[in-house]
Amino acid sequence: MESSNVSQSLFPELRSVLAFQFSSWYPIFAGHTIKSTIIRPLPDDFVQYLNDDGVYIPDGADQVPLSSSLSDDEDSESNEDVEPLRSYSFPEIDKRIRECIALYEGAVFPKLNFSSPRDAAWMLPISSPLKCTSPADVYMLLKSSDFVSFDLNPELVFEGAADGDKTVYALELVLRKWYSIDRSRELRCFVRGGMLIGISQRDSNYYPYMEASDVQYKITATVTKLWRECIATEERWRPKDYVFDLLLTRDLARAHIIDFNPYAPRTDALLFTYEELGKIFHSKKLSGEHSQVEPVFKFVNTPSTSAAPEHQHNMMPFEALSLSNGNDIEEFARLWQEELKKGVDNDSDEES
Ligand SMILES: Nc1ncnc2c1ncn2[C@@H]1O[C@H](COP(=O)(O)OP(=O)(O)OP(=O)(O)O)[C@@H](O)[C@H]1O
Repeated sequence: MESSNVSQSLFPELRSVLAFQFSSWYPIFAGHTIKSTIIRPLPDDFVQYLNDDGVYIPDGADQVPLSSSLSDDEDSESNEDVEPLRSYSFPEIDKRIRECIALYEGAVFPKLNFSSPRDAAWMLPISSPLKCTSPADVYMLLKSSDFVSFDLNPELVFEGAADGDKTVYALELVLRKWYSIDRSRELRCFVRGGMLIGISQRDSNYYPYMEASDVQYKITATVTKLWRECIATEERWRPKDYVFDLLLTRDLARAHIIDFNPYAPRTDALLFTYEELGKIFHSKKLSGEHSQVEPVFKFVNTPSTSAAPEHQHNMMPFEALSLSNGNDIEEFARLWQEELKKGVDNDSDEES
């Protein structure tokens, strides 16, 4: 009993999860966010393709097939019990992706209704994360990501939400103009009961410039202004409990909206915990000042000791992908071990 009271006070009711899908909020805030194109409806076999095991590219999507480094003999021997992969081809979607790439000056950032494949960013050059310059890049990221599989599963999407009508849920492919984003200027902002209560730095790196109190003041003022003028007063935007992500301009005087998320356990509270946010919310509510109260701003204030890259758990060497095609996990593990052993043997040959 007690725990349900606690969670009730930690999280307000999630009235509409669909308010947070891209096609719901983008038309309302198009003037304050990155230019984007929504491709929907998507054919059933596209959804099937995303759900299928293995990372492979549909025919005609401009990609040299991921080639196995095994010899032909080994290849045919190891694959003889494996069901051939179903082949897919999406000429219409390929065409739309190419048009968007041209429209957005050479590159797009892909996502589905809610999630981007940011856990698969390591697939493309890390210096320009998630920068897709061909349909094949888009497919490869979506197929390699665990995060986007959330959007493919209506049970997960509607979990804990009051708008339980899964029949209206349709998958969408979103292509946003790609920018080289300075992560030190990204923020996540928490709104509960119609009050802006918290602002967190978006990643976990230490940025010395944030130590200065005038910088903190400026960031808080910019976020509060954008929220009051563009979001809180926007009648078409109904949720009273939500999280939004922003990118500050270089001079910290303005900001662009990046994304909206539900105020719910599925949204990472970053440098806050939801317990802390709950306390801030209740104290602001008691103060009776509502949205005029300054939000709490949190940033990393000591240099980090960890150099581990984000989403490391989801990384595997590129060569491994070619071995994964159509193999079950045990077969894949065996082949990958052989490849690793070959590598060790070659290394010791070179050393001797
Ligand atoms: N158009 C873009 N061009 C380049 N990078 C982008 C673009 N949009 C977002 N990003 C980067 O990708 C990150 C994730 O984007 P976004 O918030 O849309 O994905 P998400 O999967 O919804 O993330 P989360 O689950 O954390 O909300 C952003 O923090 C930003 O660094």
